[in-house]
Amino acid sequence: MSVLTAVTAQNSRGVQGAWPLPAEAVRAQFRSVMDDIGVQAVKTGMLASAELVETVAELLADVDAPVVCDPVGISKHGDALLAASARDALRLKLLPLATVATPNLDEVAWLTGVRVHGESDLRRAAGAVLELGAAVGPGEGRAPGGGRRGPAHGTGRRSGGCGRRGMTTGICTGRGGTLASAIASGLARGLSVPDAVASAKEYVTGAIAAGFALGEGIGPVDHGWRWREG
Ligand SMILES: Nc1ncnc2c1ncn2[C@@H]1O[C@H](COP(=O)(O)OP(=O)(O)O)[C@@H](O)[C@H]1O
Ligand SMILES: Cc1ncc(COP(=O)(O)OP(=O)(O)O)c(N)n1
Repeated sequence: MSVLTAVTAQNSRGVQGAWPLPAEAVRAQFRSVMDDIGVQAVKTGMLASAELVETVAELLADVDAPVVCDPVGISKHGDALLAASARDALRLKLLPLATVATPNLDEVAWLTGVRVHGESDLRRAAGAVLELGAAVGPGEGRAPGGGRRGPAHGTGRRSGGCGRRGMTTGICTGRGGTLASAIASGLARGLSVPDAVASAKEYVTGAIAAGFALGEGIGPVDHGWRWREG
């Protein structure tokens, strides 16, 4: 079940517009889900503004289920998806509630101040995320030194897609969100955190490998790769 926090207009070329929903709309959707259906695990994504980060943190404080926080900051194309003024709220109010956090390398830098230049920095970055309160640190993100993120790495139709041949860069949209959602699904099924992360990592690797061209820009990961591979 979803609680929408913002509406975006976006495609493979970038984000053309973003409209945060009123906090009242987020609260009402949350109650609709919680009071009827319930929740086994939560995944947070784009929260857009300080007000929405604070609203979501307030709502999740009373939830007795694991929370996976994907601290979405900017899109693959460099479009801002979180106001700079919301970073403190995310650091101080939401991350302490997280069972697992999945910042990419850019997100870990603004969250913690730790810049990852090589593998040896990863443990330090994970430690800094843990200090913010999340139980598990960052995803590995792109390989350190593996090139800049952004449309320059476009993997759409013109550059052959994100698929198998693209795995050295693996640039496609939806990687971080897919990883975080897959971890939350594993936790909802009762897996331990390490098992949920391992299973999600395997899933996102397959989804990136099967990523496909769509539109003229950066194509998506393929969420259905397991069905297609039989
Ligand atoms: N080149 C790649 N090859 C294989 N897996 C990758 C690659 N790039 C990213 N991933 C996987 O996708 C996850 C999310 O990517 P990351 O860069 O952290 O997030 P985002 O897509 O939000 O920038 C990583 O933790 C990793 O498991
Ligand atoms: C509404 C919304 N949420 C998150 C994103 C980020 O997506 P993307 O740029 O593909 O990055 P990852 O999902 O890979 O972190 C978005 N564009 N829109």
